[in-house]
Amino acid sequence: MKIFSAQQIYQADKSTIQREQITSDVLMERAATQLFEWLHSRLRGTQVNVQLFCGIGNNGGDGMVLARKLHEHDYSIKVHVVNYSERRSEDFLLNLERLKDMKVWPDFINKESDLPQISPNDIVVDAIFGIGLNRAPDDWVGNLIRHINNSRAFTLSVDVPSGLPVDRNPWNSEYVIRASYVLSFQLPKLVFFLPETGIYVNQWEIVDIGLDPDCIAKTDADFELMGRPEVLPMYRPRLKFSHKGTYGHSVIIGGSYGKIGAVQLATNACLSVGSGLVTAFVPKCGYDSLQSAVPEVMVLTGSREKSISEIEIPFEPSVVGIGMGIGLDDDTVSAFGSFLKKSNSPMVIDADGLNILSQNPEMLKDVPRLSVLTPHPKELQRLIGEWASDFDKLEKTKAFASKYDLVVVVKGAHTITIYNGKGYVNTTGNPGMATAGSGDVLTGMITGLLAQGYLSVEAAIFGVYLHGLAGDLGASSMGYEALKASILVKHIGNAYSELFRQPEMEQKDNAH
Ligand SMILES: NC(=O)C1=CN([C@@H]2O[C@H](COP(=O)(O)OP(=O)(O)OC[C@H]3O[C@@H](n4cnc5c(N)ncnc54)[C@H](OP(=O)(O)O)[C@@H]3O)[C@@H](O)[C@H]2O)[C@@H](O)CC1
Ligand SMILES: Nc1ncnc2c1ncn2[C@@H]1O[C@H](COP(=O)(O)OP(=O)(O)O)[C@@H](O)[C@H]1O
Ligand SMILES: [K+]
Repeated sequence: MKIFSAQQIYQADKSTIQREQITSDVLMERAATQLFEWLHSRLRGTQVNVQLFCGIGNNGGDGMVLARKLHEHDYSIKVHVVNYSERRSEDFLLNLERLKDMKVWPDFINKESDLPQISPNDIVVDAIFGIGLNRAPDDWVGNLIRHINNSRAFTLSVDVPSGLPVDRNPWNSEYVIRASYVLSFQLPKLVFFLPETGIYVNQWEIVDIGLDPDCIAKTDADFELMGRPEVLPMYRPRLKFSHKGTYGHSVIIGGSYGKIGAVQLATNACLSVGSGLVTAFVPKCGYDSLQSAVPEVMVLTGSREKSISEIEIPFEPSVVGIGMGIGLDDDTVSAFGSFLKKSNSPMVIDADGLNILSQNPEMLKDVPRLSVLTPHPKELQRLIGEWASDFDKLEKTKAFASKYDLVVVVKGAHTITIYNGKGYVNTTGNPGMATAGSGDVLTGMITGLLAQGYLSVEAAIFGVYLHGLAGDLGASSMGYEALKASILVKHIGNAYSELFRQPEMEQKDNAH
């Protein structure tokens, strides 16, 4: 699913109105009717107080329509107009009149007003600001927002949490609604997925308001949300008359004394994701443990006991995954540098492999184009430098990836794969995966997918999705805390099955 900027959403809105030859208030009615249906299907007439806080723009207009519909269905409502500007939108005014026609009288909150009482048992509808927010809310509006947050009432935000801009970080983190649930129109917003701004969104769901599909299809988006429908078509089926050579020979290079487990996890994951053959290249101290822990893996060793000081592979690997647990010894660094110089095909670089690149940026030109780099936030910072915000981080990563023609996997709760100026936002995974070695598993998986012929960017996107899915399946059976990297590996097979599960077997629940 594409992720649009505010301008692109306004454009789709305009194009829908033109194409369907409707007025904008019809679209507002359609959008808010969906909000009503959502709430009504859950409340089913329960007598709970619904307090609606509506701004004076179209987001507030949506709130007005919702208020009218709730009133028509005998819900107990209280409507507040947050009167932050004289420039009211036409559709807001129209729907304010329609509400008054039904003898519902909103109270107007302005700078001087007392804050309304909100009980923790109320339902708050937050329709103060939508995607039109373009500057910091005034302090009195910010205080109202803080008051709503402190009420502990269930807060349903219309389109976006009020106070959260869609293209930058908030001016004041206190002046943003912490939404229990966001019903967002048509397309998800990038801010829902970034660590600094995703915290305002507990759960979200898309409400389809029928924006012009042609316009959406034709518009190039900088970011895309990668759910099952986007990822499934990337799958490359196994062929009946195939053999292990068909699926490539992966080589995993890494490990040092005390860090052989990283290679064990990566090789195991590489095999489980389907690589035909897997060889590990480790220092001598890793030989016995690897041979006994992963019998399917072939093991090569360097000449030293505890670290890698030269890298010689006596055959042409389909793909190399390098860096996990490899350490930063001088000899290891120079072995890594010479290995890069003689490598021509895309590889996967992780962990200390990335740290070596950060410390020796002249090596970057030798990284084969279309290689996949998998930094966690610290490693990314060492590679591209400090950033001012998540938005800045993504822009800098895009520039870095384009400069060297690489795929960069920005790992996190919503891992974002960056390639060729675009970002692909992952939807699977959970906090149980914040555990030692889960990154090594990912590196092994992406390596194994490249070995099977996936293109670099697809191997990264597909691998990240499958890795998160394995984590979700692992967590569903054992919870977050007990999830370990080796359990992720065990669930790779189940993750494939889950990917192919027929849609009709799924629960119809779009919430995230
Ligand atoms: N897209 C769609 O398909 C559909 C969208 N719909 C809905 O429309 C919503 C967008 O509505 P919107 O454009 O009227 O903007 P909204 O967020 O209500 O803000 C109102 C105005 O406030 C102003 N303003 C900004 N910041 C401010 C501040 N800090 N303090 C004070 N004022 C501030 C600014 O005006 P300005 O003063 O800059 O002229 C802004 O225009 C969208 O989120 C969705 O809910 C649906 O109805 C149907 C289909
Ligand atoms: N809160 C989270 N939600 C979802 N996935 C997470 C979360 N925290 C970490 N992960 C995932 O776990 C992996 C951690 O990688 P990394 O930090 O390199 O671990 P390690 O170095 O221990 O192998 C990444 O793929 C990341 O996306
Ligand atoms: K809102």
